[in-house]
Amino acid sequence: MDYSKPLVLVVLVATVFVIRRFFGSIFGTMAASPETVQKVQAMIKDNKIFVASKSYCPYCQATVKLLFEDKKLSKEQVLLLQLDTMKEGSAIQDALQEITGQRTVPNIFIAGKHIGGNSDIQALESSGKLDALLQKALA
Ligand SMILES: N[C@@H](CCC(=O)N[C@@H](CS)C(=O)NCC(=O)O)C(=O)O
Repeated sequence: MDYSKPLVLVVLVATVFVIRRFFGSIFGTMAASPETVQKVQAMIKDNKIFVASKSYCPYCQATVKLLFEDKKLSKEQVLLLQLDTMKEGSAIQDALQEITGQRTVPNIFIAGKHIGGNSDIQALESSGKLDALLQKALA
């Protein structure tokens, strides 16, 4: 029997796995490590408001303006991570994708509840529901 074809397939699958695991950032996504997922979950739990952002992102800037300027929240009340300025920023983004299914930034949590992105928090503001959520979270 000719074993060369299955062997080639196994080698191919293993190669793809290794490339994805170790060079995942080339493709923009990588499986998050359980340690980072745990670390991100703890940050979400330990902070009343958690925002994963990127400093150059206009959607993030709109969220930051809404929270810090319009709602006058302080840095003590909001944990704002600028992922693009952090060594472990990509790993945190991978973990957030695993936790929420959302890869884009901003990725917002209020009182541990996943809100979504900028359009979601702006929609809460437009519908008049954001203030109550913030008040409850900060009480
Ligand atoms: N509809 C989303 C749009 C967010 C979005 O597209 N963000 C871009 C950055 S400006 C993003 O996350 N791109 C992928 C990445 O940076 O990895 C929202 O309102 O938050």
